Amino acid sequence: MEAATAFSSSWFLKSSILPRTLHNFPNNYHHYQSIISLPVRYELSSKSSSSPLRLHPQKEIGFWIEPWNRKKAKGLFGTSQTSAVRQITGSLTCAEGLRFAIVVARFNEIVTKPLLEGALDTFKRYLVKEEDIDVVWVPGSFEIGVVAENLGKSRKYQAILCIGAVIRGDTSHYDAVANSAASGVLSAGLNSGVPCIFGVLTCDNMEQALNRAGGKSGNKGSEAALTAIEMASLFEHHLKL
Ligand SMILES: Nc1c(NC[C@H](O)[C@H](O)[C@H](O)CO)[nH]c(=O)[nH]c1=O
Ligand SMILES: CC(=O)[C@@H](O)COP(=O)(O)O
Repeated sequence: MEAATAFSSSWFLKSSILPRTLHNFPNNYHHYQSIISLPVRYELSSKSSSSPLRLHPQKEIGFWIEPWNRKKAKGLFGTSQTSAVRQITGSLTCAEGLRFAIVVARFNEIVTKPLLEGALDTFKRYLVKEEDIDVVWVPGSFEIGVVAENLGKSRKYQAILCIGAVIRGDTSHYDAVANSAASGVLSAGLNSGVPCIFGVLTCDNMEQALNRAGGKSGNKGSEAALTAIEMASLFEHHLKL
C-alpha cells in the first residue's frame, strides 16, 4: 500500500493493465480494488497527468509481476514482494466508512479522558466520521471486557477500542484489575471475532500514566486508535468471511 502511494505521487507508469494478466492473477485478486501489471520494462517519469492508470491513494492496490519478469523486478519493492507469497496488512488510509466503538473506564478519569481525546483526534485525522464512533463509559477497567464483547457481537463495529488506566496502589488489587482487563479484552476479541484493541495503561504511579496520556511519552489512546484502524481495515478488506 505504501509503495502504491509512492507510485501515484511521483511516478508515471507507461504500461497499461493487461487483461491477460488480470485473467492469470492467482486466487483472490478480487480482494483488490486495482491491480497493476508491472511488465518491468516500465518507464518512469514525473509527468503523471496522462497516466493510463488512475491510482487512487485511498484504495488498496495489488501488484502482479509476471513470473518471467520477477527476477528483473527484484529490488523494486524488496525481495518479499517479488515472491509468490502474498503479504496482507491493514491500511490506515481506508478508514472512511469504518465504524468503531470505544469502551472507556471512568476510574482514573484524569488519565482516561485525555486518552479518549487522543483516540478521537486520531480517528478524525484518519477520516473516521463522528457518527461512525460510539463511546461507552464503564465504571472501571475490570468492566471493559464484558462490554467490549457485547459490542463486538452486535456486528455494528469493525473494531472496539478499549481505554482504561490501572495504577498500582498498596495492595495486590492492581494485578487483579490489570490482568482481568487484559484477559477481558483478549477474550472479547476472540469470542466476538471483532478486533478489540488494548488501550489500557498499567502503570506504577500517576506520573507514568499522565506521561502516556498526552505527556512526554505521547498519547497511548491515539496509538491505540491507529491500531484499531489498521485491524478494522485488515478484517474488513481482507479477512471477511
Ligand atoms: N483500581 C483501579 C480500578 N478499580 C476498579 C475496578 O476496575 C472495578 O471497577 C471494580 O473492582 C468493580 O468491579 N479500575 C481501573 O480502571 N483502574 C484502577 O486503577
Ligand atoms: C489498582 C487499584 O485498584 C488500586 O486503586 C488499588 O489500590 P490499593 O491497592 O491501595 O487498594
